[in-house]
Amino acid sequence: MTAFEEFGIIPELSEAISSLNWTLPTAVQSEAIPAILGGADALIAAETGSGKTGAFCLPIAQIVWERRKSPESLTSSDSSESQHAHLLNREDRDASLQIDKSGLNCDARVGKEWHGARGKAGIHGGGAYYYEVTITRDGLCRVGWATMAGSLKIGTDFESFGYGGTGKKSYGKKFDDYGKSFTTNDVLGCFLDLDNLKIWWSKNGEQFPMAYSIDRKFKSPATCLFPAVLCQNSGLAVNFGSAPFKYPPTDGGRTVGVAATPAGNLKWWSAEEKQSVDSTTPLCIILEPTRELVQQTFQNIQTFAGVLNEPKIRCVTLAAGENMNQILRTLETGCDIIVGTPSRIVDLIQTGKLATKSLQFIVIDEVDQFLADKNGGARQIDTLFRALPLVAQDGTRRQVIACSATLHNYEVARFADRHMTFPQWIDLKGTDCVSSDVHHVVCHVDASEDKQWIRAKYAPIHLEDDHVHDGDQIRAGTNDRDTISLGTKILKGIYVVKAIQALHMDKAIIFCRTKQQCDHMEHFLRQNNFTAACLHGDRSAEERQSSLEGFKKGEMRFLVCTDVVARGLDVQGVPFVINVTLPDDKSMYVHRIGRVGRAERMGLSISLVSTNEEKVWYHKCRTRGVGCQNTKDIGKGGCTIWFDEKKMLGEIEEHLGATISTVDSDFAVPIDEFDGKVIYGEKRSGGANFATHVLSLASSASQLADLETKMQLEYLRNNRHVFMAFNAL
Ligand SMILES: Nc1ncnc2c1ncn2[C@@H]1O[C@H](COP(=O)(O)OP(=O)(O)OP(=O)(O)O)[C@@H](O)[C@H]1O
Repeated sequence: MTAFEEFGIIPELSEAISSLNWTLPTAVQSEAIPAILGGADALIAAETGSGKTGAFCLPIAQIVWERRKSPESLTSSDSSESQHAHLLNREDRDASLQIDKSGLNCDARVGKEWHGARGKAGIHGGGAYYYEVTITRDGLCRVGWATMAGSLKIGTDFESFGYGGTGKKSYGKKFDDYGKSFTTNDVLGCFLDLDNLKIWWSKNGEQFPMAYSIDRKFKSPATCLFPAVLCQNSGLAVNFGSAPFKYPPTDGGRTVGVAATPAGNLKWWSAEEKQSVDSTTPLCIILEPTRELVQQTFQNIQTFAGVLNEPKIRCVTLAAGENMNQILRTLETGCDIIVGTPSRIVDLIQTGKLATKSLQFIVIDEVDQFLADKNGGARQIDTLFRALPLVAQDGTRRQVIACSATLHNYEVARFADRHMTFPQWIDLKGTDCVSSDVHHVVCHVDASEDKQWIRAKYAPIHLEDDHVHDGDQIRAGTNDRDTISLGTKILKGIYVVKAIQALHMDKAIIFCRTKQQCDHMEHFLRQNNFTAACLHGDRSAEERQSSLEGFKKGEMRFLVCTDVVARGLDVQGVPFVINVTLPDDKSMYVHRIGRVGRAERMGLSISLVSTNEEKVWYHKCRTRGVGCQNTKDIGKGGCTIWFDEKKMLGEIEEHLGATISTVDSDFAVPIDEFDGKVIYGEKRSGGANFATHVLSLASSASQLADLETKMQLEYLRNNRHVFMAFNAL
């Protein structure tokens, strides 16, 4: 058994796991995999590089395969097919309620505690429905209906309705006398009439009057009712119509219900709905913020899904820049998992080209980024959730999984409230934090002190500035604000090259503030005879892909980019990150520096922080900077601000609850201050370190052994008379 199997992963996936050289699940995987397999909505917060992608890709590949494999989700005209949805849902129950293999018998042995479960199939639209419950073991119990948002303790909120053994009906925590009490072997009938909006019950065939007149909202798929049972030290057997009912419901001689089967049983789905159940529409959508992450996650899920056969799992990517005709052809032939960006997915759903009726999972990776984007991202997520069913065609509840290294904010909590059902927090460290495999330092850049930039400005090779000072009077040698701001930009270029040389960087990701600065930095690095590629939103899809591949293969030493790749990007063994400027958003700092220190390899991030304010672009114009030359301050209708980087550093430190170490411009990083000898880009502590460790502890260990011997001898000496007396007996 592999370590992953202990967490519920099927042996069929072992081959794929070994191909990645994963021997043990990471901490977040150990928690998230069983939760997702168990059917929970999950909020996964764990540090960068901790394996969150695998934490959702592995269980999703498995569940999608299992569901496609099981007859439940296959298209069939056989009416018995729908019966599979008519079981109690093991994934939607209190932990101590046992549900047997048939999915129709349940039992709770714990006294004084209620344990409930919902059925797998929710009912919406119209028609009248009936199911039966036989009491198999006496104790306390309640039977009835509940929405997905309702409590499993039915009758204790406004989303569920119950009828209990003591002869009481319950709704909204109000318990009123109703019908008769019941006990072992009694058979209860549970009625729901969506045409006339009423609920009532029967005992051993005797129907009681209407118990509740219900709201119209229960007709809607989003708020529909599921059969629900609740036990306290009791046992129940449910019959959702797969066996003949003991007391087939009649209404003046007619079978109650819109779709009675020849056997007199009731079906759950209307004919129209049943026809549209199929195996060609996706079961899972995974949302990623960028094309690069779409590709990366797609490869991850393909690695797992690719080893599963009969049926084969079909995965598709949906992001801007892809061939639409080809995508549409693939969607027509059928797919199981879609990995894409929200804009493309929303577009296809709204134009009716992507059907969502079978959807059972939504994963939102980097969810906080979408929610923070008030213009596009948050709106798209809302639109998407409005378009997606709460309950899939086969009655399975939609499962929502959201993750990020920076999940702790109000928007995420609000999102969870609105779109998730009792989400389980998989939160290993509590707040946004930096992996212990990432060392991060700051180098202060003071252009009023370090005047090297003046010579550089007039030399043929220097970092081209962003032209915000083109209209300003620059007087080299003075310390006026505009001059020092310009000097900072040039000096930072000098420091980047110094850092590369001092730390012998053969590979690094370099973050700049704007696309224009990235272009300038790429050019500057090339002028210094370094290989460099650039990745930002203005580069074409092909160019971005080739830059990333070139960097991954080691053909390019440096990848210069904007925050477009600050999140999620996983390139193995990158040792260094350089922040030419700090990001505007403090959580982005965590993501940027998290591009190193991944998969147990050590990494170092260096941030160049100006001690003086720097004038920078801040485009609020309609073109978002394209062709913009308005260098006036934003307060005067322009597109620039004065960026106080020292203040930003303070905010980041406060956010992380730590002071970030400082290095001088010689970039002599105080490695000993961290944890001794590390090689950035390599795994922490190799054999050599263990050897040193053993040697340094050897003398203490030997002293301890001597003390132990002395103590034992002393004990024997002191207790000699006791031992002698004992031997004499
Ligand atoms: N169980 C494991 N054993 C060894 N390596 C693993 C394991 N799980 C994941 N990894 C590796 O760790 C690296 C980081 O994983 P992943 O990209 O999922 O991190 P993440 O938590 O999503 O990070 P981020 O927050 O930056 O997106 C990847 O290279 C991945 O292959």
